[in-house]
Parts: sequence; C-alpha cells; structure tokens
Amino acid sequence: MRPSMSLVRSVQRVTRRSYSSEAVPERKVAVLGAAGGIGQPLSLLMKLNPLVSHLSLYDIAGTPGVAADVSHINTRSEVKGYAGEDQLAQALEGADVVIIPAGVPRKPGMTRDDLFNINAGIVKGLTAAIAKYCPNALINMISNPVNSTVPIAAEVLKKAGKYDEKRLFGVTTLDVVRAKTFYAGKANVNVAEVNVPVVGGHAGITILPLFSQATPTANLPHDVIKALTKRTQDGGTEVVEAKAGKGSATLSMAYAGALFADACLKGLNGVPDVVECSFVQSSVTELPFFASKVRLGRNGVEEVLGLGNLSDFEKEGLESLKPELKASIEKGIQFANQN
Ligand SMILES: NC(=O)C1=CN([C@@H]2O[C@H](COP(=O)(O)OP(=O)(O)OC[C@H]3O[C@@H](n4cnc5c(N)ncnc54)[C@H](O)[C@@H]3O)[C@@H](O)[C@H]2O)C=CC1
Ligand SMILES: O=C([O-])CC(=O)C(=O)O
Repeated sequence: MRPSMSLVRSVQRVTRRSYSSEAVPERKVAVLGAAGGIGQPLSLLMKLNPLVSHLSLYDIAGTPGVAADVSHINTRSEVKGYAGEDQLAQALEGADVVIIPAGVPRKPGMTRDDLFNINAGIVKGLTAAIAKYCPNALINMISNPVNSTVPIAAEVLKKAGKYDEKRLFGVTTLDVVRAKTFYAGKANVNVAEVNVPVVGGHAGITILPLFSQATPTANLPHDVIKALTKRTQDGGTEVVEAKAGKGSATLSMAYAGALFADACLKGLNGVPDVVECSFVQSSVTELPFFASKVRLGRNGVEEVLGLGNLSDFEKEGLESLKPELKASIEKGIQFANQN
C-alpha cells in the first residue's frame, strides 16, 4: 500500500529526463468525464504517468480543449480528445483502464445517494459502451454513489455477457488518502510512511477506517480514534461544505484516482505485491460488494484480502454499516435490471 511514493518518484523521473518507451508496454487509459472538476486534474496526472502510452479524454463536451492543453506536456503519452456520444466508441477502443469520473457532484445538504437519479443513468450508459468497445478494460468507478454505481456497472456487464468481477473497481482511494493524512496529524508521524486500510463502502458510516491496523503504530486514545474515524467518514462532506455549492472534492480525488489507476497499470504490467483498498465483488462479508485490501495483477483483482483483526469499535462499525451498504447495493442492482 505505498503507491503514493512510487507515483511521486515516477513523476519526478519523468520530469528529470526523457522517458524510454521500450521499458514498459503500451497502455491506453481512457478518462470518461475528462472535462469535469475531477476529470481535468486527473487527465493532467495521467499525462504525467510514464506507464501510459495513449491517453483518451472523453466527455459530452469540452474535451478537445482539455486534450490540446494536456497534450503539450512533454511526457510519453499521446493524447486524444473525444466529445459527444458518437465519439465514445473511438475513445474506448483498445483501452486497458477506463476511469469514470462522469456525473454530477454533491452540493451542501445532499447525500451521495441524492446523486443516484442522475448518475445511475450516466454510469449505465457508459458501462454499456465499455461492454461493447473495450470489455477487457479495468474499470475504475469514481462516480457517486459508488456503493450503487459499481453494482449497476456489474449488472450492465452481466447483461452484455461481459462481466468479469476481477475487472471492476469502485475507487475508494480518497478515503485511504484522508485516513493517512488525518492519522499522521494526530499521531505525529511522517505522513509519507503511514498506512491505514479503509474498508466497507464509500458513503458516511459505510466508510470504515481501520486505525487499529495503522502503521507506524501510535497508541492513540479511544476518543482520538473515534474523532479520526468520524472525520474520515465525513471527509467528503467537509469539502462539499467548504466549497459552498461549487462541488465536491476534485483535486484530492484526482490525486487519489491517479494513484489507483497507477496501481492498476502496475498490476497489469506484472509488478508484484501491488495492494490497494477498493470496493469490489467480495466474499469477505455476506455483502456481494465490499471495500477491502485487494492484490492487483495482470488480470485485475488477483486476491481480495480479508479484514484482519478488528478492534471492538471497528467490529461495531462493521455491523452498523452493513444495512446501509446492503440497501445501496440492492438499489443499484434493481435500477440496472428495471431500466
Ligand atoms: N469516489 C470518490 O471518492 C469521489 C467521487 N466523486 C464523484 O465524481 C463525480 C464527478 O465529480 P466532479 O468531477 O466534481 O463533477 P463535474 O460536474 O465537475 O464533472 C463531471 C463531468 O462529467 C461529465 N459528464 C456528464 N455526463 C456524462 C456522460 N454521459 N459521459 C461523459 N461525461 C459526462 C460532465 O460533462 C462533466 O464534465 C461525482 O459523481 C462525484 O460525486 C467525487 C469525489 C470523490
Ligand atoms: O463527498 C462527495 O460527494 C464526494 C466524495 O465522494 C468524496 O469527497 O469522498
């Protein structure tokens, strides 16, 4: 779980010297929603990633400008912009990884589930196109509510006869990024060395950081752990409120999305021991989807890792989150099968 350092090092290497493209395979990454608040900085970060050879930027509008801008950066990948549904096929063809930050963000007072009505349809349409044009791609689902959009994507892929549970990921990396930052602040340790698994889902109490497994260990008192847990669970809302109607986390999400996509690319390229938390099809609990540590490899998910030892507080948190997560998963499945 230390891709942040390796991504930073990769980017530093690229800015220091020109990149030798013989060293790594060709990889096409498509960003769907690339002209948006997350999409733009995410496209920038993927352009800085030396593992990417082709960067495909798709949105309903605005992508030619974003693509022209990003394409001037002197790094490995060739950038193409695609705008509008009639260019979606070209945007997707041959993609190894498809990152989806397409959809509306929250405003103050809204829950992630309040985005369901609009985003469910967007995700459904985009996943149907993935099933058609790049069924082998690893899908990195960012669009909220992740607890429902991932099950929607799974159902759409199943209907198309293209579902491979190893290739579908809900991106929960921002929860891990936040847990690491907040923990380092309280534990007074070097943030670059911190690891904290975050399990469950990606909304409110379904986000369950496992501070009992945090390293370096710090023996923080229970009230501090409780406060850290709450802050991690409410991290998205903290940003939504601070932005006061201008959307939700975009920059930290772009960073987290770039980390997760980098981990997927490393896995595809055969780098060993790439482990990240993600919301995937799972048998770790009785729920069909669950976020936990996942080992990434040449086919996507190599292994869904278990939860490890939980504190009593975390055990309680796990039981409390299950009904909400179950309902969100079922809502997604029902939507995909009714519409
Ligand atoms: N998983 C996570 O941790 C996080 C998820 N999010 C979610 O990411 C999503 C995007 O957030 P922002 O970038 O801030 O929103 P935004 O509104 O700034 O950008 C969304 C983009 O999606 C595009 N879009 C809409 N329909 C589309 C379609 N059918 N095909 C392609 N593109 C389409 C829009 O044109 C827009 O450019 C939201 O649902 C938000 O809740 C945000 C932060 C963290
Ligand atoms: O809170 C939101 O709506 C966006 C999000 O998922 C996050 O920042 O974790």
